[in-house]
Amino acid sequence: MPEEPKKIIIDTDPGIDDAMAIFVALESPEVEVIGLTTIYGNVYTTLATRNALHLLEIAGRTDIPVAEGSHVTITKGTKLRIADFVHGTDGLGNQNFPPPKGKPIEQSAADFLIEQASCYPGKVTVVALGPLTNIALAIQSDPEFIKNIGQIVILGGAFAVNGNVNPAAEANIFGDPDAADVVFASGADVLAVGINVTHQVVLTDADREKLAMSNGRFAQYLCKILDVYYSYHHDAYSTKGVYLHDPTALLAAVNPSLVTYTEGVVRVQTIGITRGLTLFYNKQKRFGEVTEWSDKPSIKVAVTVDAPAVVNLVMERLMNS
Ligand SMILES: O=c1[nH]cnc2c1ncn2[C@@H]1O[C@H](CO)[C@@H](O)[C@H]1O
Repeated sequence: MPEEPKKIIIDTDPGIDDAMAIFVALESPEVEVIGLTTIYGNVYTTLATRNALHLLEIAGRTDIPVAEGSHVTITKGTKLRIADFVHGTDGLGNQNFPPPKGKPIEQSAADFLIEQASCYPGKVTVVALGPLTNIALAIQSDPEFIKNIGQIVILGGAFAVNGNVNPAAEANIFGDPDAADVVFASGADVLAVGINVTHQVVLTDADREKLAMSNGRFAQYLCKILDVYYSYHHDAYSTKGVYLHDPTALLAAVNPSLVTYTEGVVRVQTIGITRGLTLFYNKQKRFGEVTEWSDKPSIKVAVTVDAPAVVNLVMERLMNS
């Protein structure tokens, strides 16, 4: 008997690499996308919702519900950091696409996550591609959520490397550090895929040309929006291509053997100049005193990735769409 596809909910702030991850997910027979939930990050939440609906319309998958997420951090901070300089002011490469026809469902993202996890206990994977506010809200409002949810795969953190917002912090954790700390310390089955791993996965200029030459409809669509993402990388890094952050995390959920991981306790700095720093305790030393890491549950933190396999899968699935 073939295995039933894994149910996934993508929590997303689309975003160019989010669009790529969503399309790869829709082309992955190993998973069934049962919903998108939206969050601020690359754009504000209202625009994230609009873009999520738009991407599903492009894909002809308006059967998939979109639940709108929080407009503020869990501490109700309203001064958000929005990465429009990475993705364009519309989040999708400044293309001025027409507004979507569809609407989000009535339920909030957190309520949708809670409901789906309780409908299919242990069976739903959340792939979190933005700040972790919605997931933290679900954890805080339903004590059963961490038991009901299968796994939470997070694109976030910079483990023992510099961040991408500043030397300390990666963008998704920096977006809501308090929420990230709640999620990491919750006891849920969490796999964090940080930029220490995703910076190994590069889509080159040559790959992009191959996408452009293919007849894949998702490949064609993405080539329209990729310019802004490429020029940002060109200016900010010396890498010849773009980092596949969100598609890597998505594929780690689809096929866990693409990454290796270690286990330990992760806490997040929530104040000061290192706000958003993710600090991993490997449990090798038994400290004499009680620390802020003592008695906290371990999570999985990705260490290596089969980068060529991830790039190949992304290319194949987009070109064959
Ligand atoms: O330099 C950056 N600043 C802010 N956000 C970024 C930057 N580079 C990429 N991303 C976005 O944040 C996530 C990875 O941290 C990715 O989702 C990417 O789209």
